[in-house]
Amino acid sequence: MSTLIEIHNLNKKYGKKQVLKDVNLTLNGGQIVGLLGPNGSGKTTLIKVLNGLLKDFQGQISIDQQPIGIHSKKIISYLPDEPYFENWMTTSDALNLFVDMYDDFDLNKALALMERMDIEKKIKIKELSKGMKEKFQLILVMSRKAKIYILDEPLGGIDPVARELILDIILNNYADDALVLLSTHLIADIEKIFDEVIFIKNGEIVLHENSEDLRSQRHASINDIFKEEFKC
Ligand SMILES: Nc1ncnc2c1ncn2[C@@H]1O[C@H](COP(=O)(O)OP(=O)(O)OP(=O)(O)O)[C@@H](O)[C@H]1O
Repeated sequence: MSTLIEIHNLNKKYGKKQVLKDVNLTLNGGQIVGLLGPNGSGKTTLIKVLNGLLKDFQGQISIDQQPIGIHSKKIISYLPDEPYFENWMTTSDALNLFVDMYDDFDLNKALALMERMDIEKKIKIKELSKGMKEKFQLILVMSRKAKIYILDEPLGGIDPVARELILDIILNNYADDALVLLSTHLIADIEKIFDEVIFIKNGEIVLHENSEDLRSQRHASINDIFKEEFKC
């Protein structure tokens, strides 16, 4: 599978505070990668850098063999950690916005997923609960036929029963050669879908492994390995 994200010696500071330290990573298509780390470890910062939202970093990054820019914005479907809808918008306004913004957006797929998730077509987004908003936003993001999906905490406010459905949506809506990079704290719920995992600690990558290999080497679940690695 082709390399879709390549990062060399990435460093990022906020003021004097170093939040990403010498990050080196190569991520290939055709897999789901879990980006795991405690609060404040740098997951969202890394995700924002990859999405071109933070530009003041040191190091080299190529996305699909090109620097971050117009091409990377076109091929990355991004779920931010906070919903970004305007208050006045209805679900159908948001669908129209995605139709206008993204050539690769599949409206019929989004409508089918909304029906499956019981989200109305013309409801004001501000009238949706937090979890429903998150589901709706994930539906929009996964209804694009992107090369890379970057999902920042996709399960945050979602109830345990709906989590299975969300995992199913993620698993069944990316092309075979696409890359899904996903940050989460709910490791036990989601680890079964990871092909690879990355542990990030104080801005440094301390582990990047195939999940199956890691489980069999350590005879433990990713959740238990994570707890051991990060225990206080
Ligand atoms: N805008 C900002 N200005 C200054 N410092 C920031 C800013 N955003 C994040 N930080 C700091 O950068 C570090 C990494 O934060 P980041 O949000 O990337 O962590 P995270 O791993 O995503 O955390 P969480 O799991 O809590 O979402 C933290 O110490 C945080 O306080």
